[in-house]
Amino acid sequence: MTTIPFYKYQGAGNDFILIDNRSQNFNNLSTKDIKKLCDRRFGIGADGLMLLNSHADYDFEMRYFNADGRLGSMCGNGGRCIVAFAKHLNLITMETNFLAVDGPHYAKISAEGNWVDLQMIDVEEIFTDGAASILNTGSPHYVTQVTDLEDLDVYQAGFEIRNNDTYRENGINVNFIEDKGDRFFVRTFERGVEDETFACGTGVTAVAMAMAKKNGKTGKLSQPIQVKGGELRIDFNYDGTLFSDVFLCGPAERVFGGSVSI
Ligand SMILES: N[C@@H](CCC[C@H](N)C(=O)O)C(=O)O
Repeated sequence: MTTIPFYKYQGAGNDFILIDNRSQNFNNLSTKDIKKLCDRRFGIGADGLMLLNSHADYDFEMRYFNADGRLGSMCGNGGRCIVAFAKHLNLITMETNFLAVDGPHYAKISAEGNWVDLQMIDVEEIFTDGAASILNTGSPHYVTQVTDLEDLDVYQAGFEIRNNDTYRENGINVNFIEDKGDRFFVRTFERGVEDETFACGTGVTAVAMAMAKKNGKTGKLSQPIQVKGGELRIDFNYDGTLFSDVFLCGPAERVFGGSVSI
C-alpha cells in the first residue's frame, strides 16, 4: 500500500488532484489508480490529476492525467492550478517558466496568490467542420455556437459529437457558446472526463480565437468568458493569421489537502 499526500485545487470549478512528485515516489501510479483517485464516489474526486515533477531546465514539469486515468493533452486550468501549487511549495515566487506536454509555459501570479495568468501556445490553424471551428490550443477543440445554452443537454450533444465517426478514435473536447453581448457563455464536454466540466481552459481559449476570427476582430484583444464555475478571460494578439501572446487568466484556489492510501 502507498500513502500519497495530495492537495485539491480548482480553477473556475475545473478541479484537480495535485501531487508533489519531486521525490519521484509516485512515478508508478497506474491508470486504474488515477481513475479511482479522481472518482467522485470511490476516491477524492476530480476532473484530472497532476504530478509536479522536477526538471533540470525549468522550475518544474507538469504531468497531466484526465479523470479516466490516461495521460491528457494540455490542461489550461490545470496549468493555472499547478502554478498556484508550485507557489504554495515555495518552488516559485510570482512568476514561473515550466514545462508541459505542449512545451514551455510562462505564468504570473497575482499579489493575493489566487489568480494566475498562464501563457498558452500560439495558434495559426483553424479548420471547419460544417459551422463549427476546429483548433488545437494544446488540446483539440470543437467550437460551435448555439442559442439557449442554459437549457442545452451538453452531455448528450457533446457525447454525440465526441463519439461521431470523425472524432471517435482520437476524441475531441466539445465547446458550446452563446454570445451574451459583453461576454461569451461557454459549456464544455471534456474528452477524458467524458462529461461536462464546470470550465475548460484550453476550451475557452479556443472559443476566444475561433470567435475573433469569425467576427473579423484583429489586434490586441481581451475576451471575458462566463463558464459554469465562474469567470475567465483570454488576452491575445491576432494579426489575421496568427494568435500570439495568448494568456488564459483566472482563479486558481487550494480547496483542501490530505493523504490517501492506494
Ligand atoms: N480541462 C482542461 C482540458 C484538459 C485536457 C482534455 N480533457 C484532453 O485531454 O483532451 C483545460 O482546462 O484545458
